[in-house]
Amino acid sequence: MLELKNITKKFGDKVIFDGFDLTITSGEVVAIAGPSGGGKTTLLRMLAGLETIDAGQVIFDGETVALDALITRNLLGFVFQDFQLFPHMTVLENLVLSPMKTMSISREVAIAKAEELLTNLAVIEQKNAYPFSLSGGQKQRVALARAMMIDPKIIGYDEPTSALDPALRDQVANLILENKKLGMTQIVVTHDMDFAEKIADTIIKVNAKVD
Ligand SMILES: Nc1ncnc2c1ncn2[C@@H]1O[C@H](COP(=O)(O)OP(=O)(O)OP(=O)(O)O)[C@@H](O)[C@H]1O
Repeated sequence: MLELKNITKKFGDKVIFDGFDLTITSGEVVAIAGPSGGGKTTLLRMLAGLETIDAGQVIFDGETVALDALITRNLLGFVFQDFQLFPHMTVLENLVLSPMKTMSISREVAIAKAEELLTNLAVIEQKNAYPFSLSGGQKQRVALARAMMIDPKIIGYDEPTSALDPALRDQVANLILENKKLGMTQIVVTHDMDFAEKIADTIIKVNAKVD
């Protein structure tokens, strides 16, 4: 279980979160919805250690952890809106880089794990391809495979359908529901309420009154 308590976040004088609380049960899919500029992406970026949290508490499985622990302890894998695959690296190299660095596992072990994930996500044939040659749906699955390489407890997705053809949305929804079956906790930032309703156990509206 992940709990955020009394979280405060400001950019300059602009208060984005003031006393914000959130509880996410293990294995749950939580969609974070809300108006543009409400702070959905900021919330996910704070969890991913890409933005600092000004104040508050992060509690993971009952233990109060450092505000940046989800990332320093490899608890959270992140799928970026624009995927952020390294363009000069093949799919396989994109996957093995981080776990070799942060988990000090051997290249052989990392490659075996990458190939298994790519097989499960039906992009194994693209393992030696470069990101530019992949379709949007393939990039999405490669980005998800990369996020899963560190065996995260939680996966965060920033607008996972926004870069995709509408026809691919169901595929992304299925991937999320497959991960749910595996017991993965997932946090999905989305504008798309139909998508949120399809995938989520809980929909949280962040700063619904803010423009
Ligand atoms: N690095 C930053 N510096 C200053 N202000 C920022 C920064 N990042 C975000 N903001 C502001 O914080 C607010 C929340 O932004 P955020 O991107 O989290 O919203 P969002 O709900 O994800 O919006 P959208 O749905 O449009 O993506 C916005 O007013 C934005 O301008």
